[in-house]
Amino acid sequence: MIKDSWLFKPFTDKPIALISEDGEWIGSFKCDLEPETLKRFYRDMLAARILDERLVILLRTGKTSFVAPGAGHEAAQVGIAHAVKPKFDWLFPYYRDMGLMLALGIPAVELFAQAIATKADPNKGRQMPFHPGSKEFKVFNVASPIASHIPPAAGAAISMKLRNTGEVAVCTFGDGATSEGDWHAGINFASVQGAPAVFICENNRYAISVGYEKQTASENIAVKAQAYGMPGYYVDGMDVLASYYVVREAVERARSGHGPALVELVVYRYGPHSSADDDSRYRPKEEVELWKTQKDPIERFRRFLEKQGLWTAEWEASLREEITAELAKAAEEAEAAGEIPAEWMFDDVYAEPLWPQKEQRALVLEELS
Ligand SMILES: Cc1ncc(C[n+]2csc(CCOP(=O)(O)OP(=O)(O)O)c2C)c(N)n1
Ligand SMILES: [Mg+2]
Repeated sequence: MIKDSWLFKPFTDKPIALISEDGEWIGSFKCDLEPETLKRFYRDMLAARILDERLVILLRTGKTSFVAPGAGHEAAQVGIAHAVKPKFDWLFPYYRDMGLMLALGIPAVELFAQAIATKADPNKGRQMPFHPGSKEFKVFNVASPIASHIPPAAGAAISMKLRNTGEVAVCTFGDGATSEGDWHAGINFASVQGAPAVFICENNRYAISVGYEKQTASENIAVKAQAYGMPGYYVDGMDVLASYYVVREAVERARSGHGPALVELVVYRYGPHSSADDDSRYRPKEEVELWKTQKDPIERFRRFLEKQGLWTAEWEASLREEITAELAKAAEEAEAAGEIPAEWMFDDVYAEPLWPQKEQRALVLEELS
């Protein structure tokens, strides 16, 4: 199918934005989203922020051992979640994508249970915290080695093309990931094969303590797409509508046989890289403050909604209360599900357990009895 009426041009000099910093629509087309959908985006962004805070509480109270905060990435992640068909398209996320997974519809109880390894974790406690996955939602388990999920995403997309399924593989990663060999190999082959994949970089300008300029000499990430023969979109990832519309178009292109695209969403991470890191050692306090106080993605979208007559302080207060209660209940349920029994580690290794698993399982049970 040939379509020449795409909304966005690739390789722009400036990041694509649809809402100005003060909340005005600045797109060259009409925003076609229903008021309820716009309000849903806002709810999902707030929920992502509150989920982030609750996960830190789990760390501080000793219930989990690791967090990778996502605050500052909400507009990008909620935009992505709404641009795909949940439970139909495949998602290959990375560890900072809790808000994306929540907005996609993965129950909060499963995300909490994954972080604290209880029986409500569909992954049976086999992954480190912040590395969920969901068979039901077609979410590939988060892989710790940076960019190691890019070739599998490309492979899945190639399979989708060969089987003509109409699905799209959407793969997210950080700016640091784009300097890995796996990233180049996967992106290159997806493009050679014309596979229905969308590669999305949540560029927060740091790979732990390594700043963007020490990572790449490229003026931006999107421009790298040129070398692979696919479009690269440079987008303001603090703008939820720009994130949504550009990813939606990239997904539509891929689904309709136009091959993969690379989307760069420029964001900022408000917290440290993870609970194992002190970001004050490599980021100026003023830089963090500027992004927090002047570029907050939730605040920017709030201004937009207010101008549309879709936001009031009362609505915000009730929304916060509702989300906080929902997440508190989910966290309680996750904890109440109970610890994962140690012997579960031997399940699902082979269709039929071999003698070493049977023997080791018996030994573990004996040791714990
Ligand atoms: C192959 C590999 N090298 C190093 C690491 C250690 N590590 C974990 S996260 C990370 C930074 C990744 O940064 P980026 O891709 O920009 O994502 P961000 O955390 O900023 O969202 C590094 C180096 C790893 N997990 N895997
Ligand atoms: Mg980064």
